[in-house]
Amino acid sequence: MGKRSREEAEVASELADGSSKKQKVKKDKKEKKEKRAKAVENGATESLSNGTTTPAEVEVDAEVKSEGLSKEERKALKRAKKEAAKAAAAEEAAENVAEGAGDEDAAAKAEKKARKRAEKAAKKAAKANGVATAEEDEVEPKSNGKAVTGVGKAEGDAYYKEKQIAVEDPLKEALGPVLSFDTLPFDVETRKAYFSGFSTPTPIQAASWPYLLNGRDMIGVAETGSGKTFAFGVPCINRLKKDQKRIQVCIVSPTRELALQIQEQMTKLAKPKGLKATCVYGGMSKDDQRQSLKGAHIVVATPGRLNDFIGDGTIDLSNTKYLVLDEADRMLDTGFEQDIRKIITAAADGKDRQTLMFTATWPESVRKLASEFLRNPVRITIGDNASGELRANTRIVQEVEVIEEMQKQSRLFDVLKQYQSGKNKKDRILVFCLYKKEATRIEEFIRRRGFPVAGIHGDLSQQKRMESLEAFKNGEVPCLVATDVAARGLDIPAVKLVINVTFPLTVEDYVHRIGRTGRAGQDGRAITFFTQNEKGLAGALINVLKKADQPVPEELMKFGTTVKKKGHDAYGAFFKDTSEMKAATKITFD
Ligand SMILES: Nc1ncnc2c1ncn2[C@@H]1O[C@H](COP(=O)(O)OP(=O)(O)OP(=O)(O)O)[C@@H](O)[C@H]1O
Repeated sequence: MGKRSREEAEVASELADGSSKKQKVKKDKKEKKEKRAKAVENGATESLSNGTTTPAEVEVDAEVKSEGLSKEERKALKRAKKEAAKAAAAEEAAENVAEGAGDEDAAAKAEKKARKRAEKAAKKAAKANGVATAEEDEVEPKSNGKAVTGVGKAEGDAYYKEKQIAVEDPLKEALGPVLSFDTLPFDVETRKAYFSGFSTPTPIQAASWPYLLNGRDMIGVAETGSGKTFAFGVPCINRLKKDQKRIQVCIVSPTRELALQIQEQMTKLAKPKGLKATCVYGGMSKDDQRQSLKGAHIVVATPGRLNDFIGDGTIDLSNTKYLVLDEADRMLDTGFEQDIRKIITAAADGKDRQTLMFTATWPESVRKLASEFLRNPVRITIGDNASGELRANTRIVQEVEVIEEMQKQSRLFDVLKQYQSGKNKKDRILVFCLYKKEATRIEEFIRRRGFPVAGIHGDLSQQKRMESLEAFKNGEVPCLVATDVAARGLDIPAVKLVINVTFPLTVEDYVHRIGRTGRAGQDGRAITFFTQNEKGLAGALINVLKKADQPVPEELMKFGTTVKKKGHDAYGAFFKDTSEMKAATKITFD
Protein backbone atom coordinates (compact mmCIF):
# COMPACT_ATOMS: atom_id res chain seq x y z
CA MET A 1 0.00 0.00 0.00
CA GLY A 2 1.35 3.51 -0.95
CA LYS A 3 1.91 6.19 1.70
CA ARG A 4 -1.10 8.25 0.69
CA SER A 5 -3.54 5.41 0.49
CA ARG A 6 -2.36 4.15 3.89
CA GLU A 7 -3.05 7.61 5.37
CA GLU A 8 -6.47 7.67 3.74
CA ALA A 9 -7.25 4.25 5.12
CA GLU A 10 -6.20 5.33 8.63
CA VAL A 11 -8.36 8.48 8.45
CA ALA A 12 -11.31 6.45 7.18
CA SER A 13 -10.91 3.93 9.95
CA GLU A 14 -10.66 6.73 12.54
CA LEU A 15 -13.85 8.31 11.18
CA ALA A 16 -15.64 4.99 11.17
CA ASP A 17 -14.42 4.34 14.68
CA GLY A 18 -15.57 7.81 15.79
CA SER A 19 -19.06 7.45 14.44
CA SER A 20 -19.45 3.97 15.85
CA LYS A 21 -18.23 5.28 19.24
CA LYS A 22 -20.87 8.01 19.15
CA GLN A 23 -23.51 5.48 18.29
CA LYS A 24 -22.33 3.31 21.14
CA VAL A 25 -22.42 6.23 23.60
CA LYS A 26 -26.02 6.97 22.56
CA LYS A 27 -26.96 3.31 22.88
CA ASP A 28 -25.31 3.07 26.33
CA LYS A 29 -27.18 6.14 27.52
CA LYS A 30 -30.46 4.76 26.31
CA GLU A 31 -29.78 1.49 28.06
CA LYS A 32 -28.84 3.28 31.28
CA LYS A 33 -32.05 5.29 31.26
CA GLU A 34 -34.09 2.14 30.69
CA LYS A 35 -32.19 0.42 33.46
CA ARG A 36 -32.91 3.23 35.92
CA ALA A 37 -36.57 3.25 35.05
CA LYS A 38 -36.69 -0.50 35.51
CA ALA A 39 -34.91 -0.25 38.86
CA VAL A 40 -37.44 2.24 40.14
CA GLU A 41 -40.25 0.02 38.88
CA ASN A 42 -38.91 -3.15 40.41
CA GLY A 43 -37.37 -1.74 43.57
CA ALA A 44 -34.21 -3.45 42.54
CA THR A 45 -30.82 -2.41 43.93
CA GLU A 46 -28.55 -3.56 41.21
CA SER A 47 -25.20 -1.87 40.91
CA LEU A 48 -23.54 -0.37 37.91
CA SER A 49 -20.78 -2.41 36.49
CA ASN A 50 -18.17 -0.22 38.22
CA GLY A 51 -19.58 -1.19 41.57
CA THR A 52 -21.22 2.15 42.49
CA THR A 53 -24.87 2.49 43.32
CA THR A 54 -26.93 4.86 41.18
CA PRO A 55 -29.01 7.57 42.86
CA ALA A 56 -32.16 5.86 41.68
CA GLU A 57 -31.04 2.62 43.18
CA VAL A 58 -30.24 4.28 46.49
CA GLU A 59 -33.63 5.90 46.47
CA VAL A 60 -35.36 2.59 45.99
CA ASP A 61 -33.18 0.96 48.60
CA ALA A 62 -33.77 3.81 51.02
CA GLU A 63 -37.51 3.73 50.42
CA VAL A 64 -37.69 0.06 51.20
CA LYS A 65 -35.68 0.50 54.38
CA SER A 66 -37.09 3.80 55.65
CA GLU A 67 -39.79 2.19 57.73
CA GLY A 68 -39.02 2.30 61.41
CA LEU A 69 -36.48 5.15 61.17
CA SER A 70 -36.25 7.93 63.77
CA LYS A 71 -37.16 11.54 62.94
CA GLU A 72 -33.47 12.49 62.46
CA GLU A 73 -32.86 9.47 60.28
CA ARG A 74 -35.87 10.35 58.14
CA LYS A 75 -34.54 13.89 57.74
CA ALA A 76 -31.11 12.60 56.75
CA LEU A 77 -32.75 10.26 54.29
CA LYS A 78 -34.77 13.11 52.79
CA ARG A 79 -31.61 15.18 52.36
CA ALA A 80 -29.86 12.26 50.76
CA LYS A 81 -32.79 11.74 48.39
CA LYS A 82 -32.58 15.38 47.35
CA GLU A 83 -28.86 14.97 46.70
CA ALA A 84 -29.55 11.86 44.71
CA ALA A 85 -32.17 13.63 42.60
CA LYS A 86 -29.76 16.53 42.00
CA ALA A 87 -27.06 14.15 40.94
CA ALA A 88 -29.43 12.32 38.63
CA ALA A 89 -30.40 15.64 37.05
CA ALA A 90 -26.75 16.55 36.66
CA GLU A 91 -26.05 13.23 35.03
CA GLU A 92 -28.97 13.76 32.65
CA ALA A 93 -27.74 17.29 31.84
CA ALA A 94 -24.24 16.05 31.23
CA GLU A 95 -25.56 13.48 28.83
CA ASN A 96 -27.53 16.14 26.96
CA VAL A 97 -24.58 18.54 26.79
CA ALA A 98 -22.40 15.81 25.44
CA GLU A 99 -24.99 14.76 22.91
CA GLY A 100 -25.64 18.36 21.72
CA ALA A 101 -21.99 19.29 21.39
CA GLY A 102 -20.98 16.02 19.85
CA ASP A 103 -17.78 16.40 21.87
CA GLU A 104 -16.84 13.12 23.45
CA ASP A 105 -14.13 14.56 25.70
CA ALA A 106 -16.54 17.07 27.18
CA ALA A 107 -19.11 14.34 27.51
CA ALA A 108 -16.68 12.10 29.28
CA LYS A 109 -15.67 14.90 31.68
CA ALA A 110 -19.24 15.88 32.40
CA GLU A 111 -20.19 12.28 32.90
CA LYS A 112 -17.27 11.74 35.26
CA LYS A 113 -18.28 14.78 37.29
CA ALA A 114 -21.87 13.63 37.39
CA ARG A 115 -20.85 10.13 38.42
CA LYS A 116 -18.78 11.54 41.26
CA ARG A 117 -21.78 13.54 42.46
CA ALA A 118 -23.97 10.51 42.10
CA GLU A 119 -21.53 8.40 44.09
CA LYS A 120 -21.36 11.05 46.81
CA ALA A 121 -25.14 11.17 46.97
CA ALA A 122 -25.32 7.40 47.00
CA LYS A 123 -22.93 7.26 49.94
CA LYS A 124 -24.89 9.88 51.86
CA ALA A 125 -28.10 8.07 51.22
CA ALA A 126 -26.59 4.74 52.14
CA LYS A 127 -25.25 6.21 55.38
CA ALA A 128 -28.62 7.64 56.28
CA ASN A 129 -30.06 4.28 55.53
CA GLY A 130 -27.64 2.44 57.78
CA VAL A 131 -25.87 0.75 54.86
CA ALA A 132 -22.09 0.86 55.35
CA THR A 133 -20.20 2.06 52.31
CA ALA A 134 -17.08 0.36 51.08
CA GLU A 135 -14.95 3.28 52.28
CA GLU A 136 -16.24 3.26 55.83
CA ASP A 137 -15.91 -0.43 56.27
CA GLU A 138 -12.87 -0.65 54.02
CA VAL A 139 -12.75 -4.06 52.44
CA GLU A 140 -14.77 -6.45 54.52
CA PRO A 141 -13.00 -9.73 53.91
CA LYS A 142 -15.28 -12.50 52.72
CA SER A 143 -14.77 -16.17 53.10
CA ASN A 144 -15.62 -16.93 49.53
CA GLY A 145 -15.53 -13.60 47.73
CA LYS A 146 -11.73 -13.39 47.50
CA ALA A 147 -11.71 -9.82 48.81
CA VAL A 148 -7.93 -9.80 48.78
CA THR A 149 -5.71 -11.71 46.44
CA GLY A 150 -2.02 -11.21 46.10
CA VAL A 151 0.06 -10.84 42.97
CA GLY A 152 -0.60 -12.86 39.82
CA LYS A 153 0.39 -16.47 39.31
CA ALA A 154 3.75 -16.03 37.57
CA GLU A 155 5.02 -13.41 40.04
CA GLY A 156 3.57 -15.35 42.95
CA ASP A 157 5.17 -18.63 41.92
CA ALA A 158 8.53 -16.92 41.48
CA TYR A 159 8.25 -15.42 44.98
CA TYR A 160 7.23 -18.74 46.55
CA LYS A 161 10.21 -20.37 44.90
CA GLU A 162 12.68 -17.69 45.89
CA LYS A 163 11.54 -17.61 49.54
CA GLN A 164 11.03 -21.38 49.69
CA ILE A 165 7.40 -21.16 50.64
CA ALA A 166 5.20 -24.25 50.49
CA VAL A 167 1.43 -23.74 50.38
CA GLU A 168 -0.76 -26.81 50.77
CA ASP A 169 -4.40 -25.98 50.25
CA PRO A 170 -7.05 -28.69 50.20
CA LEU A 171 -9.40 -26.22 48.47
CA LYS A 172 -6.75 -25.31 45.89
CA GLU A 173 -7.54 -21.59 45.94
CA ALA A 174 -4.05 -20.75 44.64
CA LEU A 175 -3.93 -17.20 46.01
CA GLY A 176 -0.79 -15.21 45.20
CA PRO A 177 1.24 -13.59 48.00
CA VAL A 178 0.82 -9.97 49.17
CA LEU A 179 4.16 -8.40 48.30
CA SER A 180 3.46 -4.83 49.35
CA PHE A 181 1.69 -3.27 52.32
CA ASP A 182 -0.01 -0.93 49.85
CA THR A 183 -2.25 -3.67 48.53
CA LEU A 184 -3.74 -4.37 51.94
CA PRO A 185 -7.23 -3.01 52.62
CA PHE A 186 -6.13 -0.14 54.87
CA ASP A 187 -5.99 3.59 54.30
CA VAL A 188 -2.64 5.39 54.15
CA GLU A 189 -2.70 6.60 57.75
CA THR A 190 -3.46 3.14 59.10
CA ARG A 191 -0.74 1.58 56.97
CA LYS A 192 1.73 4.12 58.34
CA ALA A 193 0.71 3.37 61.92
CA TYR A 194 1.08 -0.38 61.37
CA PHE A 195 4.09 -0.81 59.15
CA SER A 196 6.40 2.18 59.52
CA GLY A 197 9.93 0.83 59.81
CA PHE A 198 9.12 -2.28 57.77
CA SER A 199 9.95 -2.33 54.07
CA THR A 200 7.99 -5.38 52.89
CA PRO A 201 5.90 -8.17 54.39
CA THR A 202 7.96 -11.11 55.63
CA PRO A 203 7.44 -14.39 53.72
CA ILE A 204 4.98 -15.82 56.27
CA GLN A 205 2.99 -12.55 56.18
CA ALA A 206 3.06 -12.34 52.38
CA ALA A 207 1.86 -15.90 51.93
CA SER A 208 -0.70 -16.10 54.71
CA TRP A 209 -2.49 -12.73 54.43
CA PRO A 210 -4.48 -13.48 51.26
CA TYR A 211 -5.83 -16.73 52.73
CA LEU A 212 -6.55 -15.24 56.13
CA LEU A 213 -8.23 -12.17 54.67
CA ASN A 214 -10.39 -14.56 52.72
CA GLY A 215 -11.54 -16.34 55.84
CA ARG A 216 -9.50 -19.54 55.73
CA ASP A 217 -8.29 -21.69 58.63
CA MET A 218 -4.51 -22.01 58.70
CA ILE A 219 -1.45 -23.74 60.04
CA GLY A 220 1.54 -21.40 59.65
CA VAL A 221 5.00 -22.79 60.27
CA ALA A 222 7.87 -20.32 60.03
CA GLU A 223 11.18 -19.86 61.78
CA THR A 224 11.52 -17.95 65.04
CA GLY A 225 11.49 -14.18 64.72
CA SER A 226 9.94 -14.16 61.25
CA GLY A 227 6.93 -11.93 61.98
CA LYS A 228 4.23 -14.49 62.76
CA THR A 229 2.46 -12.16 65.22
CA PHE A 230 1.55 -9.68 62.50
CA ALA A 231 0.90 -12.58 60.12
CA PHE A 232 -2.09 -13.60 62.25
CA GLY A 233 -2.77 -10.17 63.80
CA VAL A 234 -3.25 -7.98 60.74
CA PRO A 235 -6.02 -9.90 58.90
CA CYS A 236 -8.56 -9.83 61.72
CA ILE A 237 -8.65 -6.07 62.19
CA ASN A 238 -11.08 -5.15 59.42
CA ARG A 239 -13.39 -7.91 60.51
CA LEU A 240 -14.01 -6.43 63.94
CA LYS A 241 -17.19 -4.55 64.63
CA LYS A 242 -16.30 -1.53 66.72
CA ASP A 243 -19.76 -1.09 68.18
CA GLN A 244 -20.01 -4.69 69.29
CA LYS A 245 -18.18 -4.53 72.61
CA ARG A 246 -17.73 -8.27 72.85
CA ILE A 247 -14.71 -10.50 72.44
CA GLN A 248 -14.49 -11.15 68.72
CA VAL A 249 -10.86 -12.24 68.52
CA CYS A 250 -9.11 -14.55 70.98
CA ILE A 251 -5.40 -15.31 70.89
CA VAL A 252 -4.06 -17.99 73.21
CA SER A 253 -0.41 -18.10 74.25
CA PRO A 254 1.46 -20.53 76.53
CA THR A 255 3.23 -17.98 78.73
CA ARG A 256 2.20 -14.80 80.51
CA GLU A 257 5.06 -12.67 79.18
CA LEU A 258 4.34 -13.75 75.63
CA ALA A 259 0.63 -13.00 76.07
CA LEU A 260 1.52 -9.47 77.21
CA GLN A 261 3.85 -9.01 74.27
CA ILE A 262 1.17 -10.12 71.80
CA GLN A 263 -1.32 -7.78 73.44
CA GLU A 264 1.13 -4.91 72.85
CA GLN A 265 1.31 -5.81 69.15
CA MET A 266 -2.46 -6.21 68.88
CA THR A 267 -2.99 -2.84 70.57
CA LYS A 268 -0.78 -1.27 67.91
CA LEU A 269 -3.16 -2.71 65.31
CA ALA A 270 -6.39 -2.08 67.23
CA LYS A 271 -5.90 1.46 68.52
CA PRO A 272 -5.88 3.37 65.22
CA LYS A 273 -9.23 1.75 64.47
CA GLY A 274 -10.77 2.66 67.84
CA LEU A 275 -10.65 -0.98 68.97
CA LYS A 276 -9.44 -2.41 72.26
CA ALA A 277 -7.13 -5.35 72.94
CA THR A 278 -6.65 -6.64 76.47
CA CYS A 279 -4.75 -9.43 78.17
CA VAL A 280 -5.72 -11.97 80.81
CA TYR A 281 -3.10 -14.21 82.42
CA GLY A 282 -2.29 -15.93 85.68
CA GLY A 283 -0.41 -14.54 88.64
CA MET A 284 -2.07 -11.11 88.68
CA SER A 285 -5.28 -9.64 90.09
CA LYS A 286 -8.47 -11.02 88.57
CA ASP A 287 -10.41 -7.89 89.45
CA ASP A 288 -8.07 -5.63 87.47
CA GLN A 289 -8.31 -7.94 84.50
CA ARG A 290 -12.13 -8.06 84.77
CA GLN A 291 -12.07 -4.29 84.62
CA SER A 292 -9.81 -4.26 81.57
CA LEU A 293 -12.13 -6.65 79.73
CA LYS A 294 -14.84 -3.99 79.61
CA GLY A 295 -15.30 -2.82 76.03
CA ALA A 296 -12.55 -5.12 74.71
CA HIS A 297 -12.82 -6.57 71.20
CA ILE A 298 -9.63 -8.66 71.33
CA VAL A 299 -8.39 -10.80 74.19
CA VAL A 300 -4.94 -12.32 74.43
CA ALA A 301 -4.80 -14.96 77.14
CA THR A 302 -3.00 -17.79 78.81
CA PRO A 303 -5.21 -20.89 78.90
CA GLY A 304 -5.68 -21.27 82.68
CA ARG A 305 -6.89 -17.74 83.41
CA LEU A 306 -8.99 -17.71 80.26
CA ASN A 307 -10.80 -20.86 81.36
CA ASP A 308 -11.29 -19.44 84.85
CA PHE A 309 -13.00 -16.43 83.28
CA ILE A 310 -15.06 -18.55 80.91
CA GLY A 311 -16.11 -20.72 83.86
CA ASP A 312 -17.27 -17.85 86.08
CA GLY A 313 -19.03 -16.05 83.23
CA THR A 314 -16.60 -13.11 83.05
CA ILE A 315 -15.71 -13.93 79.45
CA ASP A 316 -18.20 -15.03 76.81
CA LEU A 317 -16.44 -16.36 73.72
CA SER A 318 -19.60 -17.30 71.82
CA ASN A 319 -19.03 -14.36 69.49
CA THR A 320 -15.37 -15.18 68.91
CA LYS A 321 -14.97 -15.94 65.25
CA TYR A 322 -11.20 -15.56 64.99
CA LEU A 323 -9.29 -17.88 67.28
CA VAL A 324 -5.50 -18.10 67.24
CA LEU A 325 -3.28 -20.61 68.96
CA ASP A 326 0.18 -19.06 69.00
CA GLU A 327 3.02 -21.50 69.70
CA ALA A 328 0.42 -24.00 68.59
CA ASP A 329 2.44 -27.16 69.18
CA ARG A 330 2.90 -26.19 72.81
CA MET A 331 -0.79 -25.36 73.12
CA LEU A 332 -1.75 -28.78 71.80
CA ASP A 333 0.66 -30.84 73.88
CA THR A 334 -0.59 -32.96 76.73
CA GLY A 335 -0.24 -30.24 79.38
CA PHE A 336 -2.63 -27.85 77.66
CA GLU A 337 -4.87 -30.12 75.58
CA GLN A 338 -7.85 -30.12 77.95
CA ASP A 339 -7.71 -26.34 78.42
CA ILE A 340 -7.62 -25.81 74.68
CA ARG A 341 -10.58 -28.14 74.12
CA LYS A 342 -12.63 -26.10 76.60
CA ILE A 343 -11.65 -22.81 74.96
CA ILE A 344 -12.51 -24.04 71.49
CA THR A 345 -15.86 -25.37 72.68
CA ALA A 346 -16.65 -21.97 74.21
CA ALA A 347 -15.85 -20.09 70.98
CA ALA A 348 -18.23 -19.73 68.02
CA ASP A 349 -19.04 -22.93 66.08
CA GLY A 350 -16.44 -24.27 63.67
CA LYS A 351 -18.42 -23.19 60.62
CA ASP A 352 -18.55 -19.57 61.85
CA ARG A 353 -15.07 -19.55 63.26
CA GLN A 354 -11.71 -19.01 61.64
CA THR A 355 -9.09 -21.01 63.53
CA LEU A 356 -5.38 -20.36 63.14
CA MET A 357 -2.35 -22.17 64.46
CA PHE A 358 1.10 -20.58 64.20
CA THR A 359 4.45 -21.93 65.32
CA ALA A 360 8.11 -22.38 64.45
CA THR A 361 8.03 -26.10 65.25
CA TRP A 362 5.31 -28.55 64.18
CA PRO A 363 6.00 -32.05 65.45
CA GLU A 364 4.10 -35.02 64.06
CA SER A 365 2.63 -35.75 67.49
CA VAL A 366 0.30 -32.74 67.53
CA ARG A 367 -0.83 -32.75 63.91
CA LYS A 368 -3.72 -35.17 64.33
CA LEU A 369 -5.14 -33.27 67.27
CA ALA A 370 -4.79 -29.99 65.38
CA SER A 371 -6.87 -31.35 62.52
CA GLU A 372 -9.79 -31.89 64.93
CA PHE A 373 -10.13 -28.14 65.38
CA LEU A 374 -9.53 -26.91 61.85
CA ARG A 375 -11.68 -26.81 58.73
CA ASN A 376 -9.85 -27.37 55.46
CA PRO A 377 -6.80 -25.55 56.74
CA VAL A 378 -4.24 -24.09 54.38
CA ARG A 379 -0.80 -25.11 55.55
CA ILE A 380 1.97 -22.64 54.86
CA THR A 381 5.54 -23.62 55.61
CA ILE A 382 8.53 -21.39 55.07
CA GLY A 383 12.04 -22.60 54.28
CA ASP A 384 12.12 -25.50 51.83
CA ASN A 385 10.27 -27.51 54.43
CA ALA A 386 6.94 -28.65 53.07
CA SER A 387 6.72 -31.51 55.56
CA GLY A 388 7.15 -29.08 58.47
CA GLU A 389 10.27 -30.74 59.87
CA LEU A 390 12.08 -29.20 62.81
CA ARG A 391 14.19 -26.26 61.61
CA ALA A 392 16.23 -23.61 63.36
CA ASN A 393 16.63 -20.07 62.10
CA THR A 394 19.57 -20.27 59.70
CA ARG A 395 20.95 -16.85 60.61
CA ILE A 396 21.93 -18.13 64.05
CA VAL A 397 25.45 -19.49 64.50
CA GLN A 398 25.04 -22.61 66.65
CA GLU A 399 27.98 -23.87 68.71
CA VAL A 400 27.60 -27.04 70.74
CA GLU A 401 30.19 -27.93 73.38
CA VAL A 402 30.12 -31.44 74.76
CA ILE A 403 31.36 -31.10 78.34
CA GLU A 404 31.11 -32.66 81.82
CA GLU A 405 28.41 -31.44 84.20
CA MET A 406 31.02 -30.09 86.64
CA GLN A 407 32.74 -27.96 83.96
CA LYS A 408 29.62 -25.92 83.26
CA GLN A 409 30.14 -23.00 85.62
CA SER A 410 33.72 -22.32 84.68
CA ARG A 411 32.86 -22.51 80.96
CA LEU A 412 29.94 -20.16 81.56
CA PHE A 413 32.28 -17.69 83.25
CA ASP A 414 34.71 -17.90 80.28
CA VAL A 415 31.94 -17.29 77.77
CA LEU A 416 30.56 -14.32 79.73
CA LYS A 417 34.05 -12.80 79.96
CA GLN A 418 34.48 -13.23 76.22
CA TYR A 419 31.11 -11.85 75.14
CA GLN A 420 30.29 -9.29 77.81
CA SER A 421 33.39 -7.21 78.32
CA GLY A 422 35.01 -4.06 76.95
CA LYS A 423 32.92 -2.48 74.25
CA ASN A 424 30.53 -5.45 74.45
CA LYS A 425 29.81 -4.86 78.14
CA LYS A 426 26.21 -3.93 77.43
CA ASP A 427 25.49 -6.71 74.92
CA ARG A 428 22.39 -8.68 75.83
CA ILE A 429 22.96 -12.31 76.81
CA LEU A 430 20.17 -14.74 77.66
CA VAL A 431 21.17 -17.76 79.76
CA PHE A 432 18.82 -20.77 79.83
CA CYS A 433 18.58 -23.34 82.59
CA LEU A 434 16.24 -26.32 82.81
CA TYR A 435 15.09 -26.09 86.42
CA LYS A 436 13.94 -23.21 88.60
CA LYS A 437 16.42 -24.01 91.37
CA GLU A 438 19.20 -24.27 88.85
CA ALA A 439 18.23 -20.85 87.43
CA THR A 440 18.41 -19.31 90.93
CA ARG A 441 21.82 -20.87 91.51
CA ILE A 442 23.24 -19.78 88.14
CA GLU A 443 21.88 -16.25 88.55
CA GLU A 444 23.64 -16.01 91.91
CA PHE A 445 26.87 -17.42 90.40
CA ILE A 446 26.84 -14.81 87.64
CA ARG A 447 26.13 -11.98 90.10
CA ARG A 448 29.00 -13.06 92.33
CA ARG A 449 31.33 -12.98 89.33
CA GLY A 450 30.51 -9.28 88.92
CA PHE A 451 28.00 -9.28 86.05
CA PRO A 452 24.72 -7.38 86.49
CA VAL A 453 22.01 -10.03 86.09
CA ALA A 454 18.27 -10.66 86.56
CA GLY A 455 16.15 -13.81 86.55
CA ILE A 456 12.85 -15.05 85.22
CA HIS A 457 11.28 -18.37 86.20
CA GLY A 458 8.28 -19.92 87.89
CA ASP A 459 9.52 -19.52 91.46
CA LEU A 460 9.39 -15.73 91.14
CA SER A 461 6.27 -13.62 91.56
CA GLN A 462 4.68 -12.37 88.34
CA GLN A 463 5.59 -8.83 89.37
CA LYS A 464 9.24 -9.80 89.76
CA ARG A 465 9.20 -11.69 86.43
CA MET A 466 7.89 -8.64 84.63
CA GLU A 467 10.41 -6.34 86.31
CA SER A 468 13.31 -8.62 85.31
CA LEU A 469 12.14 -8.76 81.71
CA GLU A 470 11.69 -5.01 81.57
CA ALA A 471 15.18 -4.39 83.02
CA PHE A 472 16.64 -6.74 80.41
CA LYS A 473 14.69 -5.13 77.58
CA ASN A 474 15.56 -1.56 78.47
CA GLY A 475 19.25 -2.38 78.89
CA GLU A 476 19.43 -1.81 82.66
CA VAL A 477 20.60 -5.42 83.09
CA PRO A 478 22.39 -7.00 80.12
CA CYS A 479 22.20 -10.59 81.34
CA LEU A 480 19.01 -12.57 82.05
CA VAL A 481 18.86 -16.10 83.45
CA ALA A 482 15.66 -17.92 82.51
CA THR A 483 13.93 -21.26 82.42
CA ASP A 484 11.81 -22.28 79.44
CA VAL A 485 9.13 -19.74 80.42
CA ALA A 486 11.23 -17.39 78.28
CA ALA A 487 11.93 -19.90 75.51
CA ARG A 488 9.02 -19.14 73.23
CA GLY A 489 7.96 -16.06 71.39
CA LEU A 490 9.62 -13.34 73.43
CA ASP A 491 10.84 -10.63 71.09
CA ILE A 492 13.64 -8.87 72.91
CA PRO A 493 15.63 -6.53 70.69
CA ALA A 494 19.24 -7.38 69.90
CA VAL A 495 19.90 -10.42 72.06
CA LYS A 496 23.49 -11.09 70.94
CA LEU A 497 23.96 -14.48 72.52
CA VAL A 498 21.91 -17.35 73.96
CA ILE A 499 23.72 -19.73 76.30
CA ASN A 500 22.13 -23.08 77.10
CA VAL A 501 23.65 -24.11 80.42
CA THR A 502 21.43 -27.20 80.51
CA PHE A 503 19.85 -28.63 77.38
CA PRO A 504 16.01 -28.47 77.35
CA LEU A 505 13.74 -31.53 77.42
CA THR A 506 13.02 -31.43 73.70
CA VAL A 507 14.90 -30.30 70.63
CA GLU A 508 11.84 -28.19 69.73
CA ASP A 509 12.48 -26.18 72.90
CA TYR A 510 16.11 -25.85 71.86
CA VAL A 511 15.00 -24.32 68.54
CA HIS A 512 12.72 -21.86 70.37
CA ARG A 513 15.35 -20.95 72.98
CA ILE A 514 18.04 -20.11 70.45
CA GLY A 515 15.37 -18.28 68.44
CA ARG A 516 15.48 -15.43 71.01
CA THR A 517 18.51 -14.24 69.05
CA GLY A 518 18.77 -13.60 65.30
CA ARG A 519 15.31 -12.02 65.04
CA ALA A 520 13.80 -9.92 62.27
CA GLY A 521 16.63 -10.54 59.86
CA GLN A 522 19.47 -9.99 62.39
CA ASP A 523 22.31 -12.43 62.98
CA GLY A 524 22.65 -14.26 66.27
CA ARG A 525 24.75 -16.78 68.18
CA ALA A 526 23.93 -19.68 70.50
CA ILE A 527 26.37 -21.62 72.67
CA THR A 528 25.05 -24.88 74.10
CA PHE A 529 26.59 -27.08 76.77
CA PHE A 530 25.71 -30.69 76.06
CA THR A 531 26.44 -33.51 78.50
CA GLN A 532 26.17 -37.28 78.61
CA ASN A 533 22.80 -36.82 80.40
CA GLU A 534 21.14 -35.59 77.22
CA LYS A 535 22.62 -38.14 74.85
CA GLY A 536 19.14 -39.35 73.91
CA LEU A 537 18.55 -36.03 72.16
CA ALA A 538 21.86 -36.00 70.28
CA GLY A 539 20.40 -37.42 67.04
CA ALA A 540 17.63 -34.85 66.82
CA LEU A 541 20.07 -32.05 67.65
CA ILE A 542 22.48 -33.25 64.95
CA ASN A 543 19.60 -33.08 62.45
CA VAL A 544 18.85 -29.49 63.40
CA LEU A 545 22.52 -28.50 63.13
CA LYS A 546 22.94 -30.18 59.75
CA LYS A 547 19.80 -28.69 58.29
CA ALA A 548 20.96 -25.22 59.33
CA ASP A 549 24.39 -25.88 57.83
CA GLN A 550 26.14 -25.72 61.21
CA PRO A 551 29.21 -27.73 62.25
CA VAL A 552 28.53 -30.92 64.22
CA PRO A 553 31.19 -31.63 66.87
CA GLU A 554 32.80 -35.07 66.75
CA GLU A 555 31.96 -35.63 70.42
CA LEU A 556 28.28 -35.13 69.68
CA MET A 557 28.36 -37.62 66.81
CA LYS A 558 29.72 -40.18 69.26
CA PHE A 559 26.37 -40.21 71.09
CA GLY A 560 24.78 -41.58 67.93
CA THR A 561 22.62 -40.15 65.18
CA THR A 562 19.43 -42.07 65.75
CA VAL A 563 16.41 -40.01 66.59
CA LYS A 564 14.28 -41.57 69.28
CA LYS A 565 10.67 -42.13 68.32
CA LYS A 566 9.38 -40.64 71.53
CA GLY A 567 11.49 -37.95 73.12
CA HIS A 568 9.13 -36.34 75.59
CA ASP A 569 5.48 -36.47 76.54
CA ALA A 570 5.01 -33.02 75.19
CA TYR A 571 5.94 -33.88 71.65
CA GLY A 572 6.51 -37.56 71.11
CA ALA A 573 9.25 -36.78 68.59
CA PHE A 574 9.62 -38.15 65.08
CA PHE A 575 11.91 -40.59 63.40
CA LYS A 576 14.49 -39.74 60.84
CA ASP A 577 18.06 -40.78 60.29
CA THR A 578 20.43 -37.85 59.93
CA SER A 579 22.08 -39.28 56.84
CA GLU A 580 19.04 -38.37 54.74
CA MET A 581 19.18 -34.73 55.67
CA LYS A 582 20.24 -32.03 53.31
CA ALA A 583 21.52 -28.64 54.35
CA ALA A 584 19.08 -25.72 54.50
CA THR A 585 19.35 -22.80 52.16
CA LYS A 586 19.30 -19.38 53.74
CA ILE A 587 15.99 -17.50 53.62
CA THR A 588 16.32 -13.82 52.89
CA PHE A 589 14.44 -11.49 55.20
CA ASP A 590 13.89 -8.11 53.56
N1 LIG B 1 7.37 -7.06 57.75
C1 LIG B 1 8.29 -6.94 58.70
N2 LIG B 1 9.50 -6.41 58.41
C2 LIG B 1 10.48 -6.29 59.37
N3 LIG B 1 10.30 -6.67 60.66
C3 LIG B 1 9.12 -7.21 61.00
C4 LIG B 1 8.05 -7.38 60.05
N4 LIG B 1 6.99 -7.93 60.68
C5 LIG B 1 7.36 -8.10 61.97
N5 LIG B 1 8.62 -7.66 62.17
C6 LIG B 1 9.41 -7.67 63.43
O1 LIG B 1 10.04 -8.93 63.55
C7 LIG B 1 10.22 -9.26 64.93
C8 LIG B 1 9.79 -10.70 65.17
O2 LIG B 1 8.40 -10.82 64.97
P1 LIG B 1 7.51 -11.85 65.82
O3 LIG B 1 7.74 -11.64 67.28
O4 LIG B 1 6.14 -11.75 65.31
O5 LIG B 1 8.20 -13.22 65.40
P2 LIG B 1 7.65 -14.71 65.50
O6 LIG B 1 7.77 -15.29 64.15
O7 LIG B 1 6.33 -14.74 66.17
O8 LIG B 1 8.76 -15.35 66.44
P3 LIG B 1 8.64 -16.61 67.47
O9 LIG B 1 8.55 -17.86 66.66
O10 LIG B 1 9.91 -16.53 68.23
O11 LIG B 1 7.43 -16.37 68.30
C9 LIG B 1 9.40 -8.25 65.72
O12 LIG B 1 10.28 -7.31 66.30
C10 LIG B 1 8.53 -7.57 64.69
O13 LIG B 1 8.25 -6.23 65.01
